[in-house]
Amino acid sequence: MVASNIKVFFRVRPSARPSKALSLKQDEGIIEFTHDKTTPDGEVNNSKTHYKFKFDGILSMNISQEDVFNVVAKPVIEDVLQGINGTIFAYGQTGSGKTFTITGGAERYQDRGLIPRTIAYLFEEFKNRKDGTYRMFISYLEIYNNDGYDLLSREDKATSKLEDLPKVQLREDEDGNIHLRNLSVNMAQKEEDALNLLFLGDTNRVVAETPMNDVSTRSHCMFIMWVESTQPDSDTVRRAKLHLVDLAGSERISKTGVVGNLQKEARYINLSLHYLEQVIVALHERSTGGRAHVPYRNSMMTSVLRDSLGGNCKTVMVGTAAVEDRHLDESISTCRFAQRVASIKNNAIVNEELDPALLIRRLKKEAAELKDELKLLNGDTDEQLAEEDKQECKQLVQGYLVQQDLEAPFVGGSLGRFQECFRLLREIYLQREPTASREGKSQLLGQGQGGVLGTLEATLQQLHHEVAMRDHEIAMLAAAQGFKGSGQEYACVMRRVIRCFEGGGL
Ligand SMILES: Nc1ncnc2c1ncn2[C@@H]1O[C@H](COP(=O)(O)OP(=O)(O)OP(=O)(O)O)[C@@H](O)[C@H]1O
Repeated sequence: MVASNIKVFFRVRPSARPSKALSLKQDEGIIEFTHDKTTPDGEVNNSKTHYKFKFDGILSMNISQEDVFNVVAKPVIEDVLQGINGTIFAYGQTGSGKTFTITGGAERYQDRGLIPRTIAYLFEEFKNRKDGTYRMFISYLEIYNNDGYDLLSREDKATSKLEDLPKVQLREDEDGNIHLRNLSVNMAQKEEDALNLLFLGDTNRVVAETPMNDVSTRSHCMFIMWVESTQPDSDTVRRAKLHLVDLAGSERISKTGVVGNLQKEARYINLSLHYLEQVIVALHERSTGGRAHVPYRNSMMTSVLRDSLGGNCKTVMVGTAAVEDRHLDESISTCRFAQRVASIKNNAIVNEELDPALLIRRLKKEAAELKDELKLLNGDTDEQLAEEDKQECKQLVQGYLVQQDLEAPFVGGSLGRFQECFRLLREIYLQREPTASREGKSQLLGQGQGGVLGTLEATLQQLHHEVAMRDHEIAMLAAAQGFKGSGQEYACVMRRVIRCFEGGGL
């Protein structure tokens, strides 16, 4: 188990006129705001208000999307490849750059955000890593007014409004694990498949105009990548999920100036972010020895992010801020929120479990191997050698007979091949005695104690005894055909038999 604090980075949106109240100490990860104090009726007095926040890193205005990926996402992805869950979420007011960070800008290729870069990196790693096989599955969830929708629905009917998408339901099992019913899990075999799914989801994503911004996200969006890996000869499978989360704008209602339906939405957004804040506060208190109850169940978003906040997950937050004078209040409130998040400790573990399918496959393979071994040991083989196998045996025996190195092993293969090799050996031997008389031949064929095969038989018996004494395994059948034992043992017997044939004795 790896206990670590949630890492927090702070990203500043590029601005032609950043507030003079802002100062960034990038190397130290410090952001400071110093501005005039105002009275409630807006009058400025002479005293100053000073806020100082320290984070794991400041992502300055001119940082490239590639550098953001390297600093923020790469360490999380490396852990995901090891089976550890990861979450990266962006939090900040509308228009501060959350979507730009998580998904990216649409205009230039180099503006690709964390999701497409993560997809590309993961597929590259799947290809390069030789330690196992990897698979990726993708889900895309949108939470709007506390209801979940599957953004990757492939239903035929056109999606013109959010309600056309399948509604996702939360289920909690008896162990307290959250399950998302009706959320499709889509396999992506290659980078292109994953990018197509991202595109499909983004097309289904519902956006609306608000006075704060032309295109404002009123909902929370979670792009979920499930990475599954198996090692060769292992019965276990590692499954990690990576959440890339683009939260709705965190600004307060009064500032958005919206009315009617949009105000209701804004309330919901505020409410769910308020519940998120409550969870963060409770976790912060828990980390300092305070109350234990964390109100995850209050909203769908906090329920889904339960593991990411104080649970089994490596989590990174990117706070985003617009730094013009008029946005300073919101930026400071984002900093406050981020500071509390930074105090939360998560306990991430490698998610590894026994896979019954892998276990069955391995046991079946093992059983087949054992059956083969048993057959070999029992000398029982119904193996029918093909002509090319016989040719190979011939070459093996011929090669073996001219082998200078007497210690060289004989590798026959299966029992059937060993028997064929012995048959060939006998054939060669008989051909080398063309002048042998009938009597001689019968002597040779081992009738009576004095025959060559009789000697051979005695020799083999002695050998059998010797070898069996030595390694308890070898067995030898009566005639020159049909030994039992391992390849090396065959080789040992065969070598000595040949020496015997050549008149050299044992
Ligand atoms: N770092 C950046 N570099 C260049 N452009 C940026 C950057 N951050 C944001 N922008 C631009 O600012 C605009 C608003 O950004 P974005 O849509 O990412 O905000 P947001 O926080 O996701 O807002 P919302 O909460 O409404 O979804 C976009 O046009 C985006 O391209």
